[in-house]
Amino acid sequence: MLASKIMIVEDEGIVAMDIRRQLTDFGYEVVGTAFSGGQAISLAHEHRPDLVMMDIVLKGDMDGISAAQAIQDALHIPVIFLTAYSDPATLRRAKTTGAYGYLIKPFRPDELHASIEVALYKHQLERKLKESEQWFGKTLHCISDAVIATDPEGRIRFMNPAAETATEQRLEQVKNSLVSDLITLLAESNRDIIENPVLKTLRNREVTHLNCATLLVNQSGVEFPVDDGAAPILDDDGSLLGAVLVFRDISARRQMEHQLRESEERFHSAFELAAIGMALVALDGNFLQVNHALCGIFGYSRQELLKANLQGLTHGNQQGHDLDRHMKQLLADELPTFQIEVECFHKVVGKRVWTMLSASMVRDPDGEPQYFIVQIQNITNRKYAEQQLIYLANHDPLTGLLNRDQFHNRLTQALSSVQRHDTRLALLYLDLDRFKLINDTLGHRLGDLLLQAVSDRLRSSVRVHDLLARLGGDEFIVLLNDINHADDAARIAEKTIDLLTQPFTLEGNDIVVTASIGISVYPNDGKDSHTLLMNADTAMYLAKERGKNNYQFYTLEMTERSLERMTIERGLRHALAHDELRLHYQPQIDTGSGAAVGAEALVRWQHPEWGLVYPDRFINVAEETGLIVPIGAWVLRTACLQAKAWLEQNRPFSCVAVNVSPRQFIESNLFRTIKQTLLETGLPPGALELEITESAVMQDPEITLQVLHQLQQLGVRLSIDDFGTGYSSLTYLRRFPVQSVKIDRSFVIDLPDDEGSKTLVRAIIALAHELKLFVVAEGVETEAQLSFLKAQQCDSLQGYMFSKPVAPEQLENGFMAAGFKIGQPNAPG
Ligand SMILES: Nc1nc2c(ncn2[C@@H]2O[C@@H]3COP(=O)(O)O[C@H]4[C@@H](O)[C@H](n5cnc6c(=O)[nH]c(N)nc65)O[C@@H]4COP(=O)(O)O[C@H]3[C@H]2O)c(=O)[nH]1
Repeated sequence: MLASKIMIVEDEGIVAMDIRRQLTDFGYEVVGTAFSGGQAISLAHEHRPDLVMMDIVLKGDMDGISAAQAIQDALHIPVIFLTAYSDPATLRRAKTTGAYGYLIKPFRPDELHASIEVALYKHQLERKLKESEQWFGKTLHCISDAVIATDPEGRIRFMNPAAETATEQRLEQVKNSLVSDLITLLAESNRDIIENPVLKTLRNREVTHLNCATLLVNQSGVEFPVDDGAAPILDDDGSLLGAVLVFRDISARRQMEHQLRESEERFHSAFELAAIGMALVALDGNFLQVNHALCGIFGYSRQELLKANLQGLTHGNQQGHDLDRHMKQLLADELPTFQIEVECFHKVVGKRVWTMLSASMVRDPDGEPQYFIVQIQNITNRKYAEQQLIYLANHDPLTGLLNRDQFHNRLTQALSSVQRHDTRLALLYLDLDRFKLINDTLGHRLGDLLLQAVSDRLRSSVRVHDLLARLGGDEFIVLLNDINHADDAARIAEKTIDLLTQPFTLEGNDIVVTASIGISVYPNDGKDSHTLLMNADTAMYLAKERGKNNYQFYTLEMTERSLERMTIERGLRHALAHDELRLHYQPQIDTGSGAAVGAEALVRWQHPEWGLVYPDRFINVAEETGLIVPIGAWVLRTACLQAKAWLEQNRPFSCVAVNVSPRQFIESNLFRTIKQTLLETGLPPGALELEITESAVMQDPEITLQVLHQLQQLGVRLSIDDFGTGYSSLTYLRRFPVQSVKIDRSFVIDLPDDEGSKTLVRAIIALAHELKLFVVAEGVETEAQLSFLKAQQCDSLQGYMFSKPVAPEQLENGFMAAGFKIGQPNAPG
């Protein structure tokens, strides 16, 4: 510990030395000795001693008391006076300087020592007290709470600046006045005066709180809400020194609380009454708060949800992972907010809820994450509607199979996959045979039911990774993915044809359908979806041509055929415009008389390069392209003119038969054309027979029936061509106003050896006669056929046996001129 520094002021040199010696002996450090008042002041400034030993009587102008006063004022250094005099006046003066000791010379060393120690200790205590007072004073000065201290009677002793501001009074003005006069306290609820807590505290010597909401009214009449209370000030032995009143103006806090409450209420009602689901979610995903709408979305009660976890409601699928990822990004402050579609579980097992989920993060003022605010909207209906729209856009509404557009897309995808993996795929283009007929005879409703039933069967026949689509009408397509060999496609086509051949029972009707299937295989028959589809379609047409109810592969030959079809189409247009068409006639022989009774007009095309072209090569193309309508009109006109000429020439002839194609019924005003032609050519209607195929009649039976009745009224004869090859026309036959039927060549060809043909021909003739119809057999080539037909009383005959179709002049010069009779088979032809 450092020795205390002491300065000596003594004008007697020997005395000063003696004191110095004693002080040094006591262990003090003597930092200086002054001999006058002035010197004492400057040395004190210089050495800053802990204590000054000051002689009162000094030489010079300034005595020790004045010097001590100056040192005290400037440096607050304690002073012990040394004097030989102790008169009361000097002592009084010395006392006013706040002296720390007073030693009367001569003094004993122990007196000196004790005085110094007491003075140093006292000074140290005073300094600490001062420091502490200063510290408290500053603290009270700074705090925002108002502090008023009173004596035991409640008189004001102290007020800090906050109290001065609140009461609008300065301490000097109110010091010693009663605190209860300075402020009045009122109960906020009823404005009754409340006893000042200081008074109660002084009475009870204990802390008194303001128990109710309290208003403080100052002397100016200003009032504001306050809180806190009073506490007693007790000294160490517990005696009451006074009380301290502490209060604060809580108007601002009240307002903030009010605003906060309002804002909380607003938030709460917005949260609770929101039409969409809302939740506060803890950082670990647990629900902290959920609203009514959210419970409704998931079917859980509030209590159940509050025990649940947001992630637990989502599927562990990609959306669930996305949600997790986004929540983590929110937490890491990498996203301000997010919105995603999430599929969630409902309380009802198996039920799913589609939601639009948006979330943001709530952070405290330091940016620390607190919780998530999550908004959840039920978009299940929208999602289903979207899915429904997508489904409708991609599927055929009748059968639920893929539609044409979607099939195209899926085929394109499948193609890119097989191209990558260098594998094969096949398309089966399936068209129901004679579906239109079924539709027309049984009605569209049953037609639709049949298409649905066919779809179901097809569905059951394809493998899971194959695709099935309905392209429209009765056309279906099957994509066989990843086949090893074209034979696989053939096997499936065969199986499909067999499958469809089993009768369908729809509303009590047993319906048998067959199908024609065209097959194209990637990569041989095309590399893109368009070509593959087109080629499968072409192959399907080949299957139709080859008798229906079979499948055909696409071949190069087919492409050539379609090219030829186009050439023929172009050529036919040219032929019509450049008069290249011709009519040949084949006579029809009356079985009884053996005389020619009529002739069938058959069209030929005299092509400049190809020579004479037969109808087998171009009639189908004319039919498909619609060119049959103008060609048919030309045939009709030419045949009528020819027949009229023969009639006028009195040739052995009563009737010309003209073929009418199905398309002529549908697309042209057949009745008007015929009536007009008869008028223009002058041929009597009875000399014209129209040959209509069964299939033409059956395409649209109601319209056909109407036209046929008109034609009958006109007097034109009507005949059903190719009879026996059609679907089930017997019922219609009775209703149609036809005069004759023509037995198809395919039945005559096997006569009389084939039992089946014999039975059929016999039945047709008997049935036709029963219905009072005239029967013509075509394709008679042999004597045996002739005698069988004669025996069955077939009315009329046509065939190479009598004459091939020939040009009119040839017929006139040969057959007609010869006056052919049965029994003269080698008539010219
Ligand atoms: N093997 C054999 N064939 C015989 C015999 N007798 C007749 N034919 C052939 O059988 C066909 C009969 O005509 P279709 O059944 O009406 O069949 C016709 C008809 O459906 C159609 N056709 C011909 N001309 C016209 C026409 O002007 N308009 C329409 N719409 N179709 C026509 O073309 C088909 C074929 O006509 P064509 O080639 O002239 O062939 C004719 C004829 O030459 C025979 O004893 N043996």
